Amino acid sequence: MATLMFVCTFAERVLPSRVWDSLESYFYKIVHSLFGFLFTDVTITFEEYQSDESFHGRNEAYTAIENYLSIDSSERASKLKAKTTKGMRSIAFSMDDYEVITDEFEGIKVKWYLEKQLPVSQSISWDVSRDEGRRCYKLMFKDKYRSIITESYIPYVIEEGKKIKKRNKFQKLYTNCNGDDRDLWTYVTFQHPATFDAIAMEPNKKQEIINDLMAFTKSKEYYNKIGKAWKRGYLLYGPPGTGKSSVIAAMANLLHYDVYDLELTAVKDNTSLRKLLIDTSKKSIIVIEDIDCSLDLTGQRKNQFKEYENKDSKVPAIKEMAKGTRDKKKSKVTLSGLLNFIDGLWSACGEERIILFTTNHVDKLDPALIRRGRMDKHIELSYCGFEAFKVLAKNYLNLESHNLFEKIRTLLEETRMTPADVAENLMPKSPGLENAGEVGLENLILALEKAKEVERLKAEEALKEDGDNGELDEEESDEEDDEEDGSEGEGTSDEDEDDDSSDEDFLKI
Ligand SMILES: Nc1ncnc2c1ncn2[C@@H]1O[C@H](COP(=O)(O)OP(=O)(O)OP(=O)(O)O)[C@@H](O)[C@H]1O
Ligand SMILES: [Mg+2]
Repeated sequence: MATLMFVCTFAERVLPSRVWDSLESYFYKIVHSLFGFLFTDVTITFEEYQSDESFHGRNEAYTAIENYLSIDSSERASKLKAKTTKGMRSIAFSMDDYEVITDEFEGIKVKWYLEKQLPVSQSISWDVSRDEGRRCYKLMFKDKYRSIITESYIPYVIEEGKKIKKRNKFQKLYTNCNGDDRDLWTYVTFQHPATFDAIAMEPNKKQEIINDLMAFTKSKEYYNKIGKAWKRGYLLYGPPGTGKSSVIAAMANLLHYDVYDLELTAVKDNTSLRKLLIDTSKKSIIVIEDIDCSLDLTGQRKNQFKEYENKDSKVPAIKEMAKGTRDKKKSKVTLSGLLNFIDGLWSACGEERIILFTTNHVDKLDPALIRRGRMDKHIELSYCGFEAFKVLAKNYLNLESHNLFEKIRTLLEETRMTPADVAENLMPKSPGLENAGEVGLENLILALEKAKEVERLKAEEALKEDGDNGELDEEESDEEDDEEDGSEGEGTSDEDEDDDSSDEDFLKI
């Protein structure tokens, strides 16, 4: 035995690694077929790659098994492979080639063997430049357990493997703002801590969003049945600081989806937009923030109409042409390009995708852009109500109740404050403060009272302005009445013209 080991070690050192790999593969195959045969009668092979008319690519079952067997592999196998996970934050071990791991399921022992398959023509070769080879897992067990293994154990392994993959997968945050090449996505690890637990929102509304998202992820068959691409559009609207971006992050964290943050102004034209769309992966959220500011989409649509009018009247659209030259470097994405991006033929090329728009001014958007079916769910994020405040108090001060809560409830009903401002007021200003909870609540009360006072003064001012305008209107209508009655006498035609022009100026203003 010692001699054999010495020969092996010597051969490994002196032979080129590719050649040693080939010999090692043969050696293990012989040992495996000799000994494996003695203890098991059935072998099921899971190839790493599948290539037939139904599918070409990496076999998902293989990946799931790989993940499943990685659990405790550092204790169960003697030869291990190490790879980094979660954006280089940890190291995961898995069994190495030609290694055997024993597993147990409902008292039944099975063996998993990882075989590296070398291409036939190059099985024994001195050519060091040949391919690495493909792998397969071989599951071995006794024939009497055939049905339990195929019907229960294998589905269990695949399911567990998928769960592990989901846990280990690090999410990516993609952007198309990457210097000159704007048709490309680049990414960083997505590490936003927002969760739905931390989102301050009316609980029923929050639950409704969560249910909607979860139902979407499980609706592959339903979407197939109704003949729609498996995607869903959400429009998040509301004033600044009400949590739109935080909700996006919470959605991504809930679903473990990658996020594609699409900066429309950086997209050259509709072709580039389509290219970017095709390059997004499934299980992802495509976000266009502040859609009302992204492009003058409504304006471009109006301009198209203008060009059409001009064509009819044969008047060259000089102004449009001049504007076009000026805007050469700007994005040429049009509204129709964007509508195609959302639900044109190309939008169906990937599945399980969420498209999300945010805006502070929902009324400014073209109705075509946000009609139901395109943006399926419209979610308003608004000023902080009492229920939303309770979430923030719990998160920021660890308080679920307090005698100041009632006062805050009344103030929140009387004035408007965004969750961002409420959170800022609650946040302890110095660390380790003993009565941080009470101080935070008192801070908030002061801020709310101040906001209430500001709102009262503004309302008073607006009322006063309305009053002044009302008086002015009354005076004008009196004058008009007088003119109609002719009580002003017969003024000169010049005077009349002057009056007309000043009226026109006033209307323009
Ligand atoms: N509903 C909310 N729940 C929890 N925290 C919130 C909420 N709204 C705002 N915040 C806090 O305020 C900060 C700003 O919120 P966020 O960026 O999500 O607002 P926004 O609606 O996207 O604003 P904008 O329209 O300016 O982009 C967040 O970091 C978060 O801490
Ligand atoms: Mg935002």
